[in-house]
Amino acid sequence: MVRTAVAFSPGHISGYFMKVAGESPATTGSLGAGIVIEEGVVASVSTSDVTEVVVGRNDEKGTVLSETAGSPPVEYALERLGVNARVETRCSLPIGAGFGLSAAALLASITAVDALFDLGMDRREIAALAHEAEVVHSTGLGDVAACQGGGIVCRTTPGPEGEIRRFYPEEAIWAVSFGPLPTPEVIGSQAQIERIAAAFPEGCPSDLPEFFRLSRAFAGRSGLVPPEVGAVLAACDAAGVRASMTMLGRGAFAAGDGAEEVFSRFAPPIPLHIAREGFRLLEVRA
Ligand SMILES: Nc1ncnc2c1ncn2[C@@H]1O[C@H](COP(=O)(O)OP(=O)(O)OP(=O)(O)O)[C@@H](O)[C@H]1O
Ligand SMILES: CC(C)(CO)[C@@H](O)C(=O)[O-]
Repeated sequence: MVRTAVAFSPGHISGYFMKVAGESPATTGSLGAGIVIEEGVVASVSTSDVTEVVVGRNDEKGTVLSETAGSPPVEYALERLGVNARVETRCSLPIGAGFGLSAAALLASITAVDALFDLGMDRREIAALAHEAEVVHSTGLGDVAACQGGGIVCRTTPGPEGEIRRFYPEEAIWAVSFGPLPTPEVIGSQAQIERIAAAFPEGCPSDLPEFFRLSRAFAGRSGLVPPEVGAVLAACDAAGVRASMTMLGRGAFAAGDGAEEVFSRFAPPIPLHIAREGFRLLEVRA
């Protein structure tokens, strides 16, 4: 009989970050600050003789936009756990566009695998394996650490066991996306990593306006802002809207009144919600 476990993880937008290269995946990661968002990934994991991963994207109404086969980081995690399963991930945000969906897919998939196979993993073990898969595949550095909880996150030491501070503003968040910015190409380039490190701000933000100020200063100095994102940020400045670039994706995010209107001049604005909680199991069904 096929059994299925379903789990969810929020996504994460980095406002600013700095890579920390350790001797192993556990000590490699990033410092930085970002927003954990309720728009993440649901993973449904079913018993199967062979491992198969289907990556699905839906619109808000549930209509399937795309379905592709395979996810190297998720397959890596299953192999490390020594299990075969059919994994189906669902998200609505675009993949590779700075919403931390590889980390969300890993956290949700491993949480569901743990429940389905009664592996007895705790949250720290689930996060450690998800982080390892991210680092090994260069798909992320700090998103797993962030998605262990909700809120605006500031990470001052690397890895899921690092120092993490959170606060929970009520504001609505908006995003626009012009497409992906391949994470491995940026975090795998020594020149880019050095420039990013030089742009990294000291300290943690104490409120949302300060988070946007630090993120925006970082984006400007990082050399990562493509022209189309620069145009959106300039329009936000002119309208007095707090905004910055989604790291790492060709897009922008913003908070407060006026954000939706300014973004709608460039691309369809995407409404986002600051998450209150991190990854979690939803159900196990026979
Ligand atoms: N929703 C998903 N389900 C399963 N695998 C995913 C998902 N999103 C990303 N991945 C895997 O991670 C790989 C790299 O994704 P990438 O890191 O570019 O995406 P992202 O996490 O959405 O973006 P970013 O890291 O810029 O926030 C993909 O090729 C895919 O194998
Ligand atoms: C590298 C990164 C900006 C994008 O995946 C994120 O993982 C982070 O904040 O480390």
